[in-house]
Amino acid sequence: MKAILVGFMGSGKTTVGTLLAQKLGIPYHDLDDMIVSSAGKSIKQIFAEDGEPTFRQLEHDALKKALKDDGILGTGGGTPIQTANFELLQATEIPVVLLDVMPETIIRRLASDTERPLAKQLGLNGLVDLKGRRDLKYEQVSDFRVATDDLTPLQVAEVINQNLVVKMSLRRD
Ligand SMILES: Nc1ncnc2c1ncn2[C@@H]1O[C@H](COP(=O)(O)OP(=O)(O)OP(=O)(O)O)[C@@H](O)[C@H]1O
Ligand SMILES: O=C(O)C1=C[C@@H](O)[C@@H](O)[C@H](O)C1
Ligand SMILES: [Mg+2]
Repeated sequence: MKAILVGFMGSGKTTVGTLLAQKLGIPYHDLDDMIVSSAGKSIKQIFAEDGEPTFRQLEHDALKKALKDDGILGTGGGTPIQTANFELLQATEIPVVLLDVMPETIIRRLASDTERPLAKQLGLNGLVDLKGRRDLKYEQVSDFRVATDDLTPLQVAEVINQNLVVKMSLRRD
């Protein structure tokens, strides 16, 4: 992988990751999509029929596999929170980018979404609480952070691209 995107639900990992991969002419891989393909059902169905622990095991298996591929990887919102995933992300040489977002922006972006079981259950207070508990872990696994609230997805992709170029040139020095 050239870069891994982490961040809360609605931070734009899938949207920005797709644009960044297009810009660089490399494949985009989405961990949530890999899980859906391997399970043969939607995330909503996995949570409802098999429970969250089964989803988290599938997520870990998919992450291990994805780290060996080329391209840009968009993780799921909860991926870095599981200890085994946290350790993989901290240890990797691949640049990890945190897409940050305020809870009010998440609510606005996901207002018409029906596919994120956790976001539906939580509401604004629950989102603030869950994000507060996750933020340190997102920061600890990432090499740099982009605040996305006031940027378009294309602008976020451009900021990441510039940071990756700087990072690669620093590595060569
Ligand atoms: N910078 C942005 N500005 C405005 N809207 C955005 C931005 N980034 C993402 N969105 C919108 O927010 C919604 C959620 O984005 P996306 O699916 O990319 O988030 P995600 O981080 O992949 O979430 P998840 O962790 O649940 O997979 C989409 O409707 C997308 O178009
Ligand atoms: O924040 C989370 O825990 C999740 C985020 C989504 O990307 C999916 O991986 C799933 O809905 C769980
Ligand atoms: Mg996504």
